[in-house]
Amino acid sequence: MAKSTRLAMIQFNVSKDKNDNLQRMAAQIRKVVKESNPRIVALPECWQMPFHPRYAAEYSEPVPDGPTCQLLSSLAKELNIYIAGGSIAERDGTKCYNTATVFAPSGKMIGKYRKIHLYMVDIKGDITFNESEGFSTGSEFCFVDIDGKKVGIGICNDIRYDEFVRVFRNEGCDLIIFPFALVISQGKANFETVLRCRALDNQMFVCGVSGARDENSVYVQWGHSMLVSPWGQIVKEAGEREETVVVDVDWSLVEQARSQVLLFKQRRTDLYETINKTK
Ligand SMILES: O=C(O)CCC(=O)C(=O)O
Repeated sequence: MAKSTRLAMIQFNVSKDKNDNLQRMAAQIRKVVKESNPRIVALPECWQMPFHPRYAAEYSEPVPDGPTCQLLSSLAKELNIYIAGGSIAERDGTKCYNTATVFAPSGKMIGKYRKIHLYMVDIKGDITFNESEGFSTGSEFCFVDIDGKKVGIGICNDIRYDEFVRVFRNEGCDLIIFPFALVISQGKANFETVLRCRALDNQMFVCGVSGARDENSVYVQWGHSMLVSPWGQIVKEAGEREETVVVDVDWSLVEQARSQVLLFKQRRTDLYETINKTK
């Protein structure tokens, strides 16, 4: 098993033109593979459509038979890489889901995840957003094997739920990848904090891949894609604009953190039974 795995995060400038998004994304994936030889390339949330529920039906397509997944599958095979394909609007019958996928170097889709916690907020003077106006909720977790490492997939708002990420730790994941599409105010207030918290809580790598900032977009994003270590430290971080960040995931840090800070050995699960009750 490799001691480290090279990961590329593509912080992408999403346009309204789906074909343009697909072509530019393919070019960026090819470019980073040529220049830096990553094993995993990770993409943001809803990168082939402007992130808003009113666009869900228009941009949606079947998974994995639609053009976006077919493109990612053929790129994974051509370039011999894993692609954590961010998320797209998936059409299934009359419903749409915010769906993340993972493709193996064989081109096979090895993971599919429908966002469980849709983004629904009404923050006075800031943002009102109801993702459920365009998307339905999923109800299954997604774990994939990448070169012998168990990797989890979530999407954006899912990270706010500590119980959600705990499931991946309990299932033996060393890394969880979240595609993101965060507005600036919420990104500024919470993004780094919540990624570092979840990494520390669970002593695992947490990767957040955001869209790039574009003031002319219908949904102006925060950027700052990052990888956080099992010690809660930022390993590498992007700026605001379009850029690709490449980083080596040093797996030894997982065991190091877990063996030196005995969080999971000392947990008193016999005392925490209220954790699963909603008030
Ligand atoms: O949690 C947040 O602040 C933003 C969430 C979000 O934008 C999303 O779930 O897509």
